[in-house]
Amino acid sequence: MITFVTNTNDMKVTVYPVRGINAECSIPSSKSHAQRVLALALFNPNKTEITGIGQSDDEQVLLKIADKLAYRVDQYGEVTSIEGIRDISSLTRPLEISTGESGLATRMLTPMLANFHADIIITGKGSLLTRPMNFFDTVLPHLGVQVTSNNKKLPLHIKGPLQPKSYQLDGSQSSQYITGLLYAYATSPLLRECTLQLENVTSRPYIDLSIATLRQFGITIPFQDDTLFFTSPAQLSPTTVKIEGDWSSASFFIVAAALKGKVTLSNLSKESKQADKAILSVIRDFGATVTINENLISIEKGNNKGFEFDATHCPDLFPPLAVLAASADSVCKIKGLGRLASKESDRATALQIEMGKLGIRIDTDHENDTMLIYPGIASGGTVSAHNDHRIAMALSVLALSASSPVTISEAESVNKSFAEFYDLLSETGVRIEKAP
Ligand SMILES: O=C(O)C1=C[C@@H](OP(=O)(O)O)[C@@H](O)[C@H](O)C1
Ligand SMILES: C=C(OP(=O)(O)O)C(=O)O
Repeated sequence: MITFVTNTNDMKVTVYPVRGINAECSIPSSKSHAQRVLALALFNPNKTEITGIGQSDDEQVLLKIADKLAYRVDQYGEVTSIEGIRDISSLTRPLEISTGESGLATRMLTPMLANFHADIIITGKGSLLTRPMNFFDTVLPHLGVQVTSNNKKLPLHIKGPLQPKSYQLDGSQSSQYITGLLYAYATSPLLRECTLQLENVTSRPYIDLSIATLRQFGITIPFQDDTLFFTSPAQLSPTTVKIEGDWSSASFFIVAAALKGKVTLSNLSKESKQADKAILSVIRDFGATVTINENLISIEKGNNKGFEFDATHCPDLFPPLAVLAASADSVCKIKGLGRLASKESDRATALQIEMGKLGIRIDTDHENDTMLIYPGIASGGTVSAHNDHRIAMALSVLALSASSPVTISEAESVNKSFAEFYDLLSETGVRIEKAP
């Protein structure tokens, strides 16, 4: 058993502008990698030893679920040892599971839990309750699962077991459902030879990350021509996994460096499958210098050139890139706007409103799926994070180049992915004041 710490609420943070930064920073764990590893460890009857699970709410919620359902969970310093469920088909008692505020936890675990023979209620909190879950009503009944939802949103009520079979899936809304079905099939005792044929794939690297993480448990699922190929049931292997550093979290420090000086980052893998590693190509287009030296990645400010970028497959880069774009020497264009509406906030609107309060103009063109960001110097002021961690972090980085301090409300939202964000930012020399 593990003791869980609850994070504080309603925090206002004031971030002061800086003349320059020159810092080293170790980037904490990737919640995307950690959540996948924890989900697979839960379904692995063999022992999984995991190093480096982080403090983010999204990781902790998955750990809590694993702690509740796994045969055994132990913690030794940095290492979490999990012996997962021994016999899926024996799980028949009714269950209620909360996936907190995590879209991935909900969309990945719902089909996996549908492998049980039990009545299961899946609940969540905060912004998650307003996010679409219609995929489950549409798809799971075709796979033998009874589903009732709250008007295509949480809470969901499911009753399996899921019967894997060949199926065509639309991935235009989210890749997370595909990760969910891929993992549900891969861990199903009822698996037989079949395919999942994907259409309109978005956030593609996240599917690659799911496949790569499954491989860390000894299971290879071929993926060709947007088709996943499954054969007969196979057991996950005993394994030892180190959680990767998070490129999405790193993107905020990378943008801070490109705007304000130099930052050297450790604990990031350049071989990672994470989508947001794509930040490196944009930052180079912007004119910053990127130096990769074994495990250290340095970013240094250059000239601030305007850029165009398609973020359809890495939508979490929109907030940091909008901030980067505001300091470019010309109007910048980011494509993939439609991917932002159902995140923790409507991120296009949140960026437009809040950056607008500080004098930065953003136009959204929904017909052409693009956002235009106009260059300008942000003023100081008070803004809201819209209870969205990536909006809080983006506005904090924007404050570094503002003409006076910026106060961000709902700044505690950073805990969802990057609980250490303000501590690390202050270690780079930025003045930060927190008020409860
Ligand atoms: O699989 C994942 O870890 C994620 C996939 C992406 O979601 P979509 O596939 O819905 O774009 C991303 O935005 C989210 O933060 C994490
Ligand atoms: C959208 C995000 O996560 P999730 O969908 O897993 O809640 C995110 O981290 O930006």
